[in-house]
Amino acid sequence: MLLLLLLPWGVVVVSQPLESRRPSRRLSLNVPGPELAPTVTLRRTFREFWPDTRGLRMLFVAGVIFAVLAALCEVAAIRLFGHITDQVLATKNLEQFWVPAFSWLGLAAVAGLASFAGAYVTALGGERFLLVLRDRVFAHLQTLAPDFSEKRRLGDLMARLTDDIQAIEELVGSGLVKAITTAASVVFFAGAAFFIRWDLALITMALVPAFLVVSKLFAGRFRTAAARERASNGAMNSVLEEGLANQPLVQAYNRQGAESRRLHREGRGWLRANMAQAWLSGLYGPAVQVIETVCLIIILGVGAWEIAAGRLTLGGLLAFAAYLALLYPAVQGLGELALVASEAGAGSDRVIEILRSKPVVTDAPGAVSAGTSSGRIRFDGVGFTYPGRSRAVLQDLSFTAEPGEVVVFTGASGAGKSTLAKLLLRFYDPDAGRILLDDVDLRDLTRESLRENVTILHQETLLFSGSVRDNIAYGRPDATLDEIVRAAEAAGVHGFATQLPQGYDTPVGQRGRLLSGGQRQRLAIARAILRDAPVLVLDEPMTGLDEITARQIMGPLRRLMAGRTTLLITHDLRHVPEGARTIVLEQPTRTDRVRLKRCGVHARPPRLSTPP
Ligand SMILES: Nc1ncnc2c1ncn2[C@@H]1O[C@H](COP(=O)(O)OP(=O)(O)OP(=O)(O)O)[C@@H](O)[C@H]1O
Repeated sequence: MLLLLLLPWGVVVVSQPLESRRPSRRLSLNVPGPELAPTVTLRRTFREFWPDTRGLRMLFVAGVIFAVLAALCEVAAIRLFGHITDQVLATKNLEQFWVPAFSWLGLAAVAGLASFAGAYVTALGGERFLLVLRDRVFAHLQTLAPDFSEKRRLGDLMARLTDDIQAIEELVGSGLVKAITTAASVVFFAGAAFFIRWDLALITMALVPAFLVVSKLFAGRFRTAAARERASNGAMNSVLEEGLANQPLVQAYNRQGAESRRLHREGRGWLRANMAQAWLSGLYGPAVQVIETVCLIIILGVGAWEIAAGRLTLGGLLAFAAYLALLYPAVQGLGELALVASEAGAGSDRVIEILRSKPVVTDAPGAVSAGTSSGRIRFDGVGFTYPGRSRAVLQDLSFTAEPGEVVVFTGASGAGKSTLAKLLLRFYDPDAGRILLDDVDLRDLTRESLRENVTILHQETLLFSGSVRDNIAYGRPDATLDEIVRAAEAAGVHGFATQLPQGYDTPVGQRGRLLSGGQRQRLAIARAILRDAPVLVLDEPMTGLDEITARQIMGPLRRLMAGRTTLLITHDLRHVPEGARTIVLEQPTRTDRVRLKRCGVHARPPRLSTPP
């Protein structure tokens, strides 16, 4: 049941399938599936992730030492078994029994303790490594512009942060411990067999080339099948995530059947990928078993011949067979590692793809802190085109918003109003011109200090699944309950929050779905009030609210805007505050040659809103 694989870093033996792998009915390695990320070698996987084991390596070393100790105890125990067979059973001399019997018991106790300790420290190291890996990839994701996640399927990203990372740990962390200890066991058991009868052991080793041939047939296919399984797992998770997150839409549009079919389709892709793996594992086991059986028959035949000729004792043959019986599972263990290595290789492609993605915006080497600014914003001839797009979204946009001033941006859908907010937060840098905060180019400021100065209220209210209180304090986690309540009162949250079953500690549900649209919006306003930044960006704050709710929101919004530089993005000029300046971002007029767009600052008097 063993099979040697030539891997970039040495020779590893593949054998029996992992127990969890299901039997197969057919092989379809050419299953049409999602695009696979480019292949990386195992060497590259180690180069990328081995540094993350810093601080944990002693745990892995301890795991190896304990496991090796347990294997040595087993070698010694089998030696005692041979001794008992020859000196007690064959001679019927019971006096020779007790010392080896108690020694055997002692060895079993030490082996048990060592193997427990080894498994424990290895698991501890592995789990901590997993934590470090996940933190690192997630932290890197956070440095990328939000568009990175928005352009990808959430479920697939989540699969990379969970399953793929786990597969990497099983190779680089606990997998490496297992590889070393299993290789050591192979050496011990094979060495002990050689010690008893080197010629007999050599005969059993003569069939190794047969394993090599079988391995060559399987290795590459294992890798491809694992890569397809990883990719289709991500696709299936995406459908699940989207279906559950959009459940109200699915049910309202009677699309339950369609969503179930979509999941079924992706599930079938996953099934095919798994079956390809199971087919390989299932086929490979019997192929190796045939070779192994040939080995055993040869040993028994030669052993019987040697015993008859008086050159081998029965105890010697039994001990020899026992070493081989332990050697094969050890070799199988190495084989399982080759499967794990295949999966980890596939997973690491996908994780490395994230880690190699560079943030479009970084802090300049000499970037300074913005401190607490007065809130003066100036766009100076700003032009911007999204990466990968040929059409400019903003062209030569210039305006100044003085501290405390409200500037309204309006214009057709797609004119670039929200893009303006993304530039102000430095999710992107403009291709032309510059944006200044208190006369300092945003590119000369650290992003963290810049964002401390700007609060944005998004078009779609973004809430976390924590409590009302957690959501208000999101931008200022150190805020006291008094400060939270004051912000809640100003935003009109206090009234409904105190009516909730657990008051401020009531969970708001996934994305705040247990609250109404107006309540969610007021909660976001309270969050912004508590954050108290000098610049405020309101991106369609009335979206989705009916007229009455919109009017109710106006009071809290006014309190929020008071004293802050406010960029108010809206289609709805009915709610524009008095005295506000209005800038209309215009749609390109000639759609056949739309490379440029005019941005007009309208000198017409601002529209007055008359909220009651
Ligand atoms: N991440 C992105 N990558 C590429 N293009 C984008 C991206 N985000 C927006 N766009 C494009 O940029 C243009 C401006 O988008 P933006 O969201 O700024 O418009 P808007 O004026 O806020 O529209 P609306 O009023 O409908 O919210 C649109 O054509 C949009 O398709």
